[in-house]
Amino acid sequence: MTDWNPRMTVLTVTPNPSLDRTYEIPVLGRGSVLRADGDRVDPGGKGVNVSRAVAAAGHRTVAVLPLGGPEGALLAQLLGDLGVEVTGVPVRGSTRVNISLAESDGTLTKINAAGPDLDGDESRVLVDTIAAEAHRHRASWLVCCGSLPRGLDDQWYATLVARARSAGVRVALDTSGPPLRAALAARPDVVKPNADELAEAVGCPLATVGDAVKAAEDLRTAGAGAVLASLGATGQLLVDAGGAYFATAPVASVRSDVGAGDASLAGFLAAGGARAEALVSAVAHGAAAVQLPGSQMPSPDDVRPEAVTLAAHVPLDLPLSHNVNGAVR
Ligand SMILES: O=P(O)(O)OC[C@@]1(O)O[C@H](CO)[C@@H](O)[C@@H]1O
Repeated sequence: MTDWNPRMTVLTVTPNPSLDRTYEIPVLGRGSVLRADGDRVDPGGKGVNVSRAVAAAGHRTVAVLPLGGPEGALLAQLLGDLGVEVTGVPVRGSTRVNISLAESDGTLTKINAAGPDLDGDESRVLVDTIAAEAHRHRASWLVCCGSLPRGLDDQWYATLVARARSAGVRVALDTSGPPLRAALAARPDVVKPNADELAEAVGCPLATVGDAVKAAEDLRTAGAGAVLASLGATGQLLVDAGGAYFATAPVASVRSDVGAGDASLAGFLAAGGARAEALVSAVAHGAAAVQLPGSQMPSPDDVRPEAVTLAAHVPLDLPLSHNVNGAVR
């Protein structure tokens, strides 16, 4: 297990959290009644998962999230059971339920619901709560993650990142599309796209690791301090002020890649949030997560940094491999 900074408090923000229900089925037959071999429900949403991975390693984290309806109450209870401190902002709409259909050949079909529609007051209370919690807990990192629910505009993360940065709090951001682009100018310390999100952010497809390096440099030019990119089975890439680093880890079999990127980000921050040693920790956490069911986060016993290979040179010509879903996540 990586060296954790014992004084570190990671405050996560998940504006559109979820209950993640996973059904394990032999094969997905459209239009038929399917019987699940197994099912599980996990607390979900990207920031929630980062908090779970941080808590699983026995360290301090607080998850700030809007909570609504019986689903919101269950989400808070599940997080409490896992030892994650929650600061919930009550909202009128119900917390969403996202569904994963995991086939035995590794194919995963995911349905993410839209989630509640936050009104202006709920949005303001959420931002003020985040600021108050960051101050109260002397947060070392503010980790802003996931899609925005209806009612929060594309500038929402940008405003939050700027506010945190001016208060001296380091910010990690994992989102995509217009909210990511809008927030770059607020200079987040690190952004964590997967390959598809990186390609979307720069507006062109990525075929090789070299293309990903170039795209990451473009995001840095636009304002990101560092770019931690998860490139699916190909490996992970870190581009920061010191240069570019690339690392891989062996994976015996992929059970579910849901939340693997979130586990990686938790591992990255835990190991200091900068340079090659943090990348090694990110890769070790991501490799552990894909071998676990649903969006289960790895415990320290699952994480094997000694199995990670840090490349002496970034393999610029290496093609990006696609998973069975056709995505590079
Ligand atoms: O709809 P978003 O916010 O983009 O993603 C939500 C989600 O797919 O992300 C997590 C995995 O990273 C899951 O726990 C959750 O269901």
